[in-house]
Amino acid sequence: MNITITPKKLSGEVSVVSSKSLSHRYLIAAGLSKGTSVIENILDSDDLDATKEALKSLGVIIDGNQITGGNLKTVKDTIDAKESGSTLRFMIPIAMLLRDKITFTGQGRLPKRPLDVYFDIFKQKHCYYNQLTTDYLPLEVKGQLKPGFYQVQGDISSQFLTGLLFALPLLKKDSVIELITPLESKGYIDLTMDVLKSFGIQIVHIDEFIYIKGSQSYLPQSVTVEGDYSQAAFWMVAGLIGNHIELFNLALDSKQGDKKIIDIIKEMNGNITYKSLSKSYVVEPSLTKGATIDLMHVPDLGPILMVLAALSEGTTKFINTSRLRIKESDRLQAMYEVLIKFDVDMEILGDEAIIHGKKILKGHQSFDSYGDHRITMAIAIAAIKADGPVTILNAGVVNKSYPEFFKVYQSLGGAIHES
Ligand SMILES: O=C(O)C1=C[C@@H](OP(=O)(O)O)[C@@H](O)[C@H](O)C1
Ligand SMILES: C=C(OP(=O)(O)O)C(=O)O
Repeated sequence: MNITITPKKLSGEVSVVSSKSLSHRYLIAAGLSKGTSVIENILDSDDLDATKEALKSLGVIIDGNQITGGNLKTVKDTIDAKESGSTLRFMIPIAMLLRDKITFTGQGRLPKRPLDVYFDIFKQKHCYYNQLTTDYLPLEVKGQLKPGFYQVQGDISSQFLTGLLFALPLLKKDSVIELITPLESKGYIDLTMDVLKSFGIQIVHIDEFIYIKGSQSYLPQSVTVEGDYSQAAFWMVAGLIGNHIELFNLALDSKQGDKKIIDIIKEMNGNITYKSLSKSYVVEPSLTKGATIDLMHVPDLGPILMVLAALSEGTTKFINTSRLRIKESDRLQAMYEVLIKFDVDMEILGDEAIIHGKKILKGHQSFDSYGDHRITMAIAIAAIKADGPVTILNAGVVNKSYPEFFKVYQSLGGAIHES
């Protein structure tokens, strides 16, 4: 699917789509609980389909919003994580709670996204794994995961830690994880711990050590998935560079790390307020200004914040950008190519990216989606300020996390032509 956008300011109301990170976590925690959990508003997207299928392969019964788990067994010995890093990295240690050989496969860029952090651990613990090609996937693993002392790198992806935190409490004996490099994407670990706590799992995190008692049990819960701050960020930026946008379905007390978008927008002089009465965020068009933005803990905000920087007065410096290179695309390089094409002045200097803002972007062009949902959505929002139509090739990749993205875009007055 190719999408052509005729530049137009967006305005109106959005009920923000369900959180991807929370949907994965609630589904998995429910799948590990003995009994039936009810999870309302699970995100409906390709990544969540992958997690649901993975759980079913391990004996979890999923019937609409009812998840019956707690009886792990190998129903299917191949798990396709599609393009979802979360699914793959969360499910590997869970599959290794069993004793069977299970093969993980993946699509798009996933076979090239790193798994070395797990491989190092498996070597430490003498667990079987076998890469079937020179890529990371297909990958065979075979339990059993062992309790004990783990030394884990924290600065490649927090998803390895989340995967271990799901599985280790189910082993008979206690485990301790020592983070041997600083934890990045920390908010996602806080989110994991919060979900685990709500399902009755106790974990203690003190400095670089995480203590996990063995023989714990997940308890089934009834929960509702809240709206996604990472996705809301696209509409917030649309409001800042366009017209008044009001966002519903975002929890004010959310534990999502990407809630940081609110502080960043304010720091850039953006007008965003929370209305308690309607429980909504209101974003008004603003003359935003450049700032220094640290992406260490909020990598998913990178692409859309780079668009905001490109349309803000002055210079914005992004620091800690290198992990953007190991997502669904090399997001740093992709955004560089996209913004240069839009005629924005951007440079990458090691781990930093510098963007000099301007008022109007160069339109009458077509862009690759880079096979990446967040790059596609970032281009679509940037198109609001182009001086001519913008085409995005293969824009259907938004299905990974936000299948309704272009429908919402149109409902806000966006002029979209599909071909
Ligand atoms: O745990 C999660 O839900 C996620 C963690 C982040 O990955 P990293 O920890 O690899 O930065 C983020 O980019 C991803 O979209 C979702
Ligand atoms: C990186 C992402 O997801 P995942 O790692 O789960 O593929 C993302 O959604 O931007």
